[in-house]
Amino acid sequence: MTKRVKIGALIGNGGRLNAIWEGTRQADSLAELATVITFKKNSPGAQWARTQNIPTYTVRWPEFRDAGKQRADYDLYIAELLKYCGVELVAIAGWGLMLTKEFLNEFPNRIINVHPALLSDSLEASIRTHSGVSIPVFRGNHALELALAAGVETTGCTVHYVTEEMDCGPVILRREVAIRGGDTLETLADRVHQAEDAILPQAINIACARILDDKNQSGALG
Ligand SMILES: Nc1nc2c(c(=O)[nH]1)N[C@@H](CN(C=O)c1ccc(C(=O)N[C@@H](CCC(=O)O)C(=O)O)cc1)CN2
Ligand SMILES: NCC(=O)N[C@@H]1O[C@H](COP(=O)([O-])[O-])[C@@H](O)[C@H]1O
Repeated sequence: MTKRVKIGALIGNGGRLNAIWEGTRQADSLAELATVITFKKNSPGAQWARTQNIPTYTVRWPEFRDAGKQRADYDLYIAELLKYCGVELVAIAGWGLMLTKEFLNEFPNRIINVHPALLSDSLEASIRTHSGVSIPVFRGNHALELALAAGVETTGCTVHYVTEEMDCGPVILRREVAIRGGDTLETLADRVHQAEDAILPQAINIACARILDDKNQSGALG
């Protein structure tokens, strides 16, 4: 059996953690959840992960900041934890902090993020939906609110590789979600999160397959 790729999940509250976990429990999964790290106090996802005996850490940026540390110091501490757990792919979901280039350099082309909007593969400000309509690309921490406020009929979710620029990295998978009349932030978020839970495990497998291919080609798998 192919040795699975160890993944580390960087989360906030952990709304996508169950999908990540269930994905790794599928027979065809190429991933093994090696650790969970949250930046938030009292993260329900982190509390759940501890009940599953998954190595879980709460690492608080304000504690580093108040100790006079830089964000890069914070990120490199997290990178050390991930490497200690043997992580080769970092999956971020709800990680509410920009990752520094120092962190990105520790995991080149091996960090993916799930985002609650349709992202383009670059810095473009707009994207065409399947129906050919051009809509703005909603990046950042408030994408669902922006889509609702913009009055677009379609939004969606994306899993992409993380680069230094915010939400601009190469796209792995995207899925459209219709915005319905009367939608509230909660009703829209529910549907977008369901779509995220569908594509995130698939995207993790795609990223893991690429890692295993790279290792095969370099002879690293023996
Ligand atoms: N280098 C990258 N880091 C991150 C990316 C990325 O594409 N490249 N994606 C984000 C996820 N994210 C939205 O998708 C996001 C998270 C956080 C922020 C942000 O501005 N954070 C501020 C703190 C804001 C606050 O305290 O409320 C910060 O980092 O100081 C923007 C977008 C994850 N990281
Ligand atoms: N800009 C990134 C972003 O908005 N990510 C969003 O955070 C959610 C998980 O948060 P949680 O871990 O706090 O539940 C994800 O479902 C994703 O839509």
